[in-house]
Amino acid sequence: MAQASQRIRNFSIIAHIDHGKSTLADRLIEYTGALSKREMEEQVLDSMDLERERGITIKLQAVRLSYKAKDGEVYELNLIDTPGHVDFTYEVSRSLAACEGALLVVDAVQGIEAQTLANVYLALENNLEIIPVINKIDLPSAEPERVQQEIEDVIGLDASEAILASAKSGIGIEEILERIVTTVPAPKGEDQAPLKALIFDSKFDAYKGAISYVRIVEGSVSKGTKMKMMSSGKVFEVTEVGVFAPAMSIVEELKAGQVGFIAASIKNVKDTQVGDTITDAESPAAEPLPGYRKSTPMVFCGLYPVEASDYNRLRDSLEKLHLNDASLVFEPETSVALGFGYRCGFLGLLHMEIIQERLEREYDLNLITTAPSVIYKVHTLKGEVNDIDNPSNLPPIDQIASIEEPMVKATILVPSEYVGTIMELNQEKRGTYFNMDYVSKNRVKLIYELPLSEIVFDYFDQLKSRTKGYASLDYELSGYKETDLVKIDVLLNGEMVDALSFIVHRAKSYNRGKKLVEKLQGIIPRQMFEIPIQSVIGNRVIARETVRAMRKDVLSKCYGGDISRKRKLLEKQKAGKKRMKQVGNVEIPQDAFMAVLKIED
Ligand SMILES: Nc1nc2c(ncn2[C@@H]2O[C@H](COP(=O)(O)OP(=O)(O)OP(=O)(O)O)[C@@H](O)[C@H]2O)c(=O)[nH]1
Repeated sequence: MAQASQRIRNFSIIAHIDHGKSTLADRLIEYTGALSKREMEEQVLDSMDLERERGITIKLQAVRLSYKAKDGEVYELNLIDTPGHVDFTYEVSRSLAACEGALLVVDAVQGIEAQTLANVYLALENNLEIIPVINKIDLPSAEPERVQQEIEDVIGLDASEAILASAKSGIGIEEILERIVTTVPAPKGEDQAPLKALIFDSKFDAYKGAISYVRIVEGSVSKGTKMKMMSSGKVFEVTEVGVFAPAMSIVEELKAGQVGFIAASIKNVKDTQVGDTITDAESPAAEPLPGYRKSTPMVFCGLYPVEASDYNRLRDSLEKLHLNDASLVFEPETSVALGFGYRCGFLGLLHMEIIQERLEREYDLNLITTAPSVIYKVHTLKGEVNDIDNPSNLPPIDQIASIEEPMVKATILVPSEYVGTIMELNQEKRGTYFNMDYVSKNRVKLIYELPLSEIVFDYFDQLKSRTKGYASLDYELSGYKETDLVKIDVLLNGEMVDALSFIVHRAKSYNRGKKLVEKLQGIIPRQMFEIPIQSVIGNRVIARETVRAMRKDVLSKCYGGDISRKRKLLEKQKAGKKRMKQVGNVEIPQDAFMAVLKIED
């Protein structure tokens, strides 16, 4: 039987955020001539607008490079990009499953960071050949020898042959390509075997339908193949197969070892499930490939249109986003205060922000977003266990037996002088110390168990600000734990605003309840009448502040007779109003719903 081509190499680039993965990918694309320098303009692999603006990779992409190696042969190199942010770790594991090798990019100044480690472990789990690349050696403060030592000490990889590179100035690029050719194993599958294609991503295209991004593990596929999804048994006729060069380009056939796309006029992206195996309905494979861990949303919030009439548009927009992002989940929700909206689940806070921004920018929606919450497991006295992702749905206290909250195992890398600061922070955030190791002479790796709700609260900002940005964080869900939690409700003008309720540890409840009303007092604009703001636990008021009434004469005086100034002021008010929601007879601005995240312990 014909073996997969010996001249194919499938690889990923793994790195901590900002260590230069996308820049390196661009250089590789440029060097191999897939695109000319002029065509590159922007980093190609980070193609989503938001990705460019934020300078981070969100969705993974693939590209095929053609490289004439020093041995005189032309190799097909398939590069599958991976996101670097902790929210998207599951996407990294997907791309790695489609590869035989990985470039491990480490910044020559910063050294190993939390996501370097997390990604290396994923690569090792997938038995990938790892090629260490020390990037940014052009920087005056680069310390490649120190970083080399870190790679050996912390990861246990032989770094004596680590490639010293600068993705920015093009140093080491040829060496990287040669190393890929000589050390990454060629794929093993057989062309003639029954088809097994691993779907590592999928995308909806208005013309081609749902497109599967695949790695062909065994067999081959071409136009006309009756492809069968092994999880659902559904059969579709292939209309096109192709590769990413880097634009999608159609080819005759995709064979064992290759990476590319398959289109089959599939209407629903749900039919192209990431992690599923595609086979040939006429001569199916006996077993599917091992799938992936399914991604699970960890953070939830409510999204409400400011204008009730936008509700349907919000639903359509969420559906559209969901087509290309299966990890976004949503279901209708009603709030007494905010009306009809959606409860949405995200992989993490960054994912949440990205979706919110896309809804506002790309779909032109004006939204009120409620503070994020994790999923609590609530045991009632009747013996039921309910998953609660919206604090206002918590049953009354007298029906609750206990509440469990999600915990994470957090890995923090930090210069040793900040160890005390981090320990203090983790103490404040209800963390449990697990372990501490030296990564190098003056850098330390700390392992803690922390409640996910504290991470969602303001952990990352605190971590960065207290260490001048030197700490890096990675975390994974470690399970649920029973803790002493209470719900705080907020009353405005005597009316409970359900969208402002939040769950907090009892020990922190008084402080947060008090600070929240203080914050709200500053955020809620004065109106014609006095507005008392109270925070309560059950029936007990724990804090109160008042927004005093506006004095009428102040208004008229301030506008005077100056019509242009008045117009300006009114316009400003109008713009400000856009993100206000009338709740009862009080106008609440968007900031109020996020205020709980802005208070310090
Ligand atoms: N001096 C120098 N800067 C570099 C080099 N490589 C990348 N950079 C810069 O480092 C920053 C981050 O680079 P990216 O390529 O966006 O990092 P990334 O790892 O792809 O980040 P994510 O996509 O968010 O994971 C950018 O400002 C780059 O210009 C290098 O070799 N030398």
